[in-house]
Amino acid sequence: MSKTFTQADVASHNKPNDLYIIVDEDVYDLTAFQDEHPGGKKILTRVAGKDASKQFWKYHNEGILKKYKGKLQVGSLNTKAASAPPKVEEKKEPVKPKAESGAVVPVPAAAPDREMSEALEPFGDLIPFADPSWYQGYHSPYFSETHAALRAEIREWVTNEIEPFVGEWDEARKVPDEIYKQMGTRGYLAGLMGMHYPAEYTNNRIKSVAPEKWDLFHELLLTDELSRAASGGFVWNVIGGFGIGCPPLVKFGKKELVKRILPEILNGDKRICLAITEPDAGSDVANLGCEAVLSEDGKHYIVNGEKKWITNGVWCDYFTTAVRTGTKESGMNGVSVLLIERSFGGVSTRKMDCQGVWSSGTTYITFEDVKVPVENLIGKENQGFKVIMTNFNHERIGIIIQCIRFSRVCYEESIKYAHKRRTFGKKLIEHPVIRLKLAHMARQIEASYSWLESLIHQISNMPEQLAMLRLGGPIAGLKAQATVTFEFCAREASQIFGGLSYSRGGQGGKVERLYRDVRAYAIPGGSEEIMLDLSIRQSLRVGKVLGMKL
Ligand code: HEM
Repeated sequence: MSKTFTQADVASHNKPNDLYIIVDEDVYDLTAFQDEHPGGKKILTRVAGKDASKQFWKYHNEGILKKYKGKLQVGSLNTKAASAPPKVEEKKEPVKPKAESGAVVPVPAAAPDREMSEALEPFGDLIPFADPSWYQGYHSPYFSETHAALRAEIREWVTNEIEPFVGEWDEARKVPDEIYKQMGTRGYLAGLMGMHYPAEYTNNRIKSVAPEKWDLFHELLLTDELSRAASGGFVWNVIGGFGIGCPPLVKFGKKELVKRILPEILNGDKRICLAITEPDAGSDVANLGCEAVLSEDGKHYIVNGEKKWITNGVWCDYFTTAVRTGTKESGMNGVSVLLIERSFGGVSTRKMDCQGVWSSGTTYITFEDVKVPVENLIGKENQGFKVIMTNFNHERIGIIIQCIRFSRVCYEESIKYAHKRRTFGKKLIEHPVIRLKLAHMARQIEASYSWLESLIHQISNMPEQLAMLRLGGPIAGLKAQATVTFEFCAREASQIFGGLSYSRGGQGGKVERLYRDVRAYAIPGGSEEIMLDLSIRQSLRVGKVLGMKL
């Protein structure tokens, strides 16, 4: 693989039965690959033996090289070896914005002053608004060195082992099991429950953050960086069921039950999901009909009913399930939560075909005379509504984080594409109408993200019950804001990419996939309409209690 070639060496491999090309001073043998090249064989013959960097970057994203490098690269040009920079960590000079004649230009600071040194090192591609501002040397009251270390850890994993493959996983409707297992062994699952790191139930540790340092901003970062893979299906596969199904077990489950099943779940060996929604009951949880009747000896509940649109259900061993234990008329006061185990028998799951989030395993479940021991009751009988409500803020915050990052991905992809695609003699970025689209994306992304940071700061500082009461309204409002922003960004990015985001895969592949995922965010976890209404109703209720004057 590490052979060194001259330009002349490569030029001699210029026939269909011996076809080399150069991309960025690396040499690729495409002889066997040309027949399967999605862009065609002839187009490769035309550049056989030549430097095809310009043509390559016109038609592909970085992900393609990452994916095929190992298979196709046979070496590099001798000029690359000679001009390669020494392998030392590049230290970026801090830059200081300086305003001149209405323009803001970065100039190196003479020496970092005290205030400047408090901002963290710049990280990532430094495209304005494509990452949160604290990635780009802006000050932040929320993020510190451990956050920066976690960010680097996850980004490396996602960039190298996830992002290049999510398209295939989406098409296959499944993420490989070993990726989920890694979510456990890397310690990530244990950090995704909206609470302290449960070190007492797992030996797994997150490499860059000690359990006692773990906070909600680390959790934000984890979900945010995973979402850079640009696939709702992937994110929901690895955190969707777990992130909402496991916290009720940990917070309200009986100690014995938690001790028995949590370690295997946190290790990624067993999977858990949340089963609330039914064919006939969505946002109106008080209306659900899946029934659980206590057996005569008082030892079991017998569960019968259906659940629909349950994320991860097909792969799950445990189902945190909302059931009706009271009369139909008792509404929310007759709802309980049971931990149903697939091994009990009577549980059937079937994968549903949906518009988006293909690799998330959206599932239809039937429970037929499932015998559930009373020890598996989560919380108290007929008080399941409280368990469900406590969960909602965490679920919605997760959705918000994902939507904002997906919006950033749409924006980032558009920026990159707008710098290479030319129309009417100019790059897209030189057309004001395109810049207007990008500006409208950026302003919504940044406003939503700032509100998110501020709410996470509030959650971190309020007792859970108070947070549920006071933050339920704003979180609902931000959920609607985030999904509207995501829909807007997916649409505008799609307009910028044109046909490339209408067909699947290729340069517009991320945008096409995310466009399909939009509704999976705007509807579940509280639809936009319910969220907007709740944001005002709930906030006014709190305002009244706190002495609001009208
Ligand atoms: C290392 C060498 C190459 C690899 C591994 C490769 C791989 C691919 C892959 C996987 C696609 C499918 C679309 C995507 O996922 O982006 C594709 C499409 C394409 N490739 Fe390549 N390619 C290579 C070199 C080239 C070169 C040198 C050219 C041009 C001279 C070229 C022209 C195209 C075109 C025109 C398409 C179709 C783009 C579209 O659908 O809009 N490829 N290539």
